[in-house]
Parts: sequence; C-alpha cells; structure tokens
Amino acid sequence: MTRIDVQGLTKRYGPDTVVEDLSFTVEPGQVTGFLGPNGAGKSTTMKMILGLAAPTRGSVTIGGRHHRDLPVPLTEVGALLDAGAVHGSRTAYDHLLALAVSNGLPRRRVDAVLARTGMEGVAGKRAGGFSLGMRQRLGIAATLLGDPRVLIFDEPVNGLDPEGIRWIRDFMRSLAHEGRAVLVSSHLMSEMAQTADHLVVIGRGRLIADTGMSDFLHAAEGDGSVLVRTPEPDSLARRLTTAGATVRDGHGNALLVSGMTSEDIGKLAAYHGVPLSELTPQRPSLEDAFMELTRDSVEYQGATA
Ligand SMILES: Nc1ncnc2c1ncn2[C@@H]1O[C@H](COP(=O)(O)OP(=O)(O)OP(=O)(O)O)[C@@H](O)[C@H]1O
Repeated sequence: MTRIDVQGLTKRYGPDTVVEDLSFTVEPGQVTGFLGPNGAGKSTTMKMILGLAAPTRGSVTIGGRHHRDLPVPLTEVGALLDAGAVHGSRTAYDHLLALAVSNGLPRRRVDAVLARTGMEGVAGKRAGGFSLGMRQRLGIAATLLGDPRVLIFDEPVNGLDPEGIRWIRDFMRSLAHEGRAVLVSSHLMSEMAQTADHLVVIGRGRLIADTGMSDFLHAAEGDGSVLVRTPEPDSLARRLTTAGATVRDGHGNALLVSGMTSEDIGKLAAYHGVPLSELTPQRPSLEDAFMELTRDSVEYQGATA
C-alpha cells in the first residue's frame, strides 16, 4: 500500500522558517484533510512532497521513495496545485493528450479520465472558455492520467459553487474508497468535516493536531450543556438542581443546563408536567473548534482578535 511519509520536514526561506519539523503520514484508503490558516505552510509542504521545493531539513517519501526517484511520477502520484495552469487555447482533450504523451502514458488513458470526470461532452472545447468548476475537473482528470495510488489537491474547492463543491467532495471520497491515499488542503474546517477521514492541522509551519476526524468532532462537542426553553423556568430550574444538574439562566425563559443529558431533562420535565418549547444540546461550530485550535498561530490577527 502506498502512503506519504513526512519526516521532520523543515523549510526556510531566508530568515523565515515556513515549515518546521513537520512529521505525519497520509494513509491509503482515506482522505486526509490538511488544514491550516492562510500562510500556515500547506502549499509549501505539498510542493516539498512533490519535489517542487527542496526541504531545508527532513524528508518526504511516497511509497518509500523520494519523488525524484520515481521512474514515472504520474503513475505514482497525481497532484493539482493550481487549476489555472492550462493552455487556454487547447481543447480539454489536447491538454490531456499532451500530458499523457510527454509522460509516456497511453492515449486510452485520456478517454478513461475524461469519462471518469464526466467531461466527455466538453472534451473538444477549448479550456480557456471553461468555468472554474470545469477547469478544476480538467485539473483533476490530469491528476488521474497515470492512475496513481496517491493524490494531492491544494484547496480544490476554493471559489466553487455548491454543486462544484459537492462534486469534488464526492470525487475525493470515491478515490479514497478505491484504496488511494488522498491529501486535500483547505483553510475551512466545515469543508473538511464533510470530506476527510483524518486531519492534519498546521499553524505557522508546525504540527498542531494529527487526529481522526471522529476524534476531532468528539473533542469539539464542548461541555455538553443543553439549552432548555420553558414557560416555567423557575419551577424547572428547581427540579433540575434537585436532580443534580447545574443550571444557569439564559435569555427570556431559557435555561442553560449542564450535568444532565437532553434526554434526561426531557424525561424530568415530562414527569413533573412542565411544558418545554426547546431542548437543544449546545455544540460549538466546527469553525469555532478550529479557530480555538489555531488561535495562537494565525499569521495576521485582526485588532479585535
Ligand atoms: N518562494 C517563497 N519565498 C519566500 N517565502 C515564501 C515562498 N513561498 C511561500 N512563502 C511564505 O511561506 C509561508 C507559507 O506559505 P504557504 O503558501 O505554504 O502557506 P499556505 O498554508 O498554503 O497558505 P495559503 O492558504 O494562504 O495558500 C507564507 O508566509 C509565504 O509568504
């Protein structure tokens, strides 16, 4: 099985250390979300994985080999860093054919990737006239020309409409489902939550978290308090406190209850005949959880941060 192995990776540009002692693996059969605020070093790390930037220290291997030692790189790793890197005057078919030929790949792979990405209908159209979503599809088709086991996408959903985002998300999942190792960068936690199985979070070039998505979501669930709305807040607060819960007053007729599940609060209220108009477990948004995690490492904090 082919995995990406990043070990002690460091990159300096002059006096600036933009990636610092970074280690993580990208496992086959799952989507690994590579998350970090703007300027965190995601693109630089991806370039080092692909041999496009030389590490100052540390190493990256793909299936145990450095990128420079891969005989036909496109058959081992496909990458989309910038979907704009297409000759606008070429048709989608010719763009892919030029890539295939220059990499010694058979012509039939062009038809295969056009079909895989649902682009047969526009294969003869010039890429210069494509929407951003179509350009992304073309870029993704190109990454698949060599049928690689490892795929790398830098912010693939940036600027796309909801349909385009959904398409890319499903596509990433299907690639992982086939056993490929998929690394996808983003600065949006909410996007990753719907796509990734595993999360590698960096800030200012350093590793902040390397965790399963479900563990992250679990940790983000907060203190487990429950918002309860009732026309009889005083009576319910008394009964909840007697039953061992901690109750804080909210706005209007709302109570914020901790130390008891929403299910037990509902049962207690029903038992005492107290009507409820709302019973909502409180969870911080994923974006909140991510901001909390990376708070100390955003590059430029606003005056109010
Ligand atoms: N060739 C370069 N020379 C000097 N500094 C660079 C170079 N490339 C990147 N940097 C700096 O390295 C830091 C990390 O940039 P990088 O593009 O890797 O971050 P990123 O996490 O991908 O951010 P974004 O989401 O904004 O693309 C930034 O401060 C950037 O200015």
